[in-house]
Amino acid sequence: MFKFRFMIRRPSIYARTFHLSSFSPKSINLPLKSQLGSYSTSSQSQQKLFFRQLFETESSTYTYLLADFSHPHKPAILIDPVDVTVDRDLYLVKELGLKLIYAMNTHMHADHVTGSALIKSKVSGSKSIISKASGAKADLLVEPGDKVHFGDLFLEVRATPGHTLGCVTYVTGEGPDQPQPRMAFTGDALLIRGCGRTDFQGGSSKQLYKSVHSQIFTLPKDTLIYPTHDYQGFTVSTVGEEMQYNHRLTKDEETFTSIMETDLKLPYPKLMDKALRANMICGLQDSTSVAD
Ligand SMILES: N[C@@H](CCC(=O)N[C@@H](CSS)C(=O)NCC(=O)O)C(=O)O
Repeated sequence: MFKFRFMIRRPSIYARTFHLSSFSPKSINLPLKSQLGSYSTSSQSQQKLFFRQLFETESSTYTYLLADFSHPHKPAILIDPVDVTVDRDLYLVKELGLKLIYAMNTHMHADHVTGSALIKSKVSGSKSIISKASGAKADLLVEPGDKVHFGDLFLEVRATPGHTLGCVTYVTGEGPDQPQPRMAFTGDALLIRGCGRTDFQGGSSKQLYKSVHSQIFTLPKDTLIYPTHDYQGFTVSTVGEEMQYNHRLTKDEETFTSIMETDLKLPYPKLMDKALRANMICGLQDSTSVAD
């Protein structure tokens, strides 16, 4: 009988590890290599990963489903699930025979209600995850350097504050058994050719500039960028592409700050009040707590 094993330990680099188990290969299709550092041809480790990008149209949110498809129990995670598309996502999980273990958030969203609490109520044994710095409640509160394991694959946690104080980027692991190229789930810190706004929830344009340059632009250029939103229909980019073409983050810090603080003039998200209230407790809209 399959059993969850949550390993939260601090190895030598003071990072904690959230674990499950191991696997064997299965092939997926990969696009052609391009000059700006994009996709590699298939490698053993890439073939172990099942990956699907899912979209929620009202808030233009991407949810990501990742699984260790080769493990006998196919442990899976959802990154940034949305409440209104939870049933669709769970249908897919079930159809593919995956075992969902984590519903993870890159940050406390202001424009939609996270699906993580709903998922917990529908998938026995699944756990919600958000950063400790977000100030929100969840089963597991991750910190920079932590590793979140699903099978033999893992995501590392990088702090990328600036859009909100508690924003993190989840990056697929480094190593021979991990997917190549690496993949970065940047939340709203880095969007394709743009970035998250910095005008509420502890946002700071200076901090966002530093986060992206120090934590994302230092990744290999072929690292795939998967943001939580896109408002133009783009689906994926790379570190190399964004370093060259991002409309805001290619500028110097002063120009970036001026764009963010004076030029953007975005209206507040329509669902902001409802979303922030609910997302403090991972999307629950009653008084039940998700964590002790
Ligand atoms: N119109 C949408 C909200 C649009 C928005 O503000 N998006 C945020 C991310 S969700 S808080 C953002 O950072 N946008 C950056 C940009 O440049 O667009 C709604 O009403 O929900």
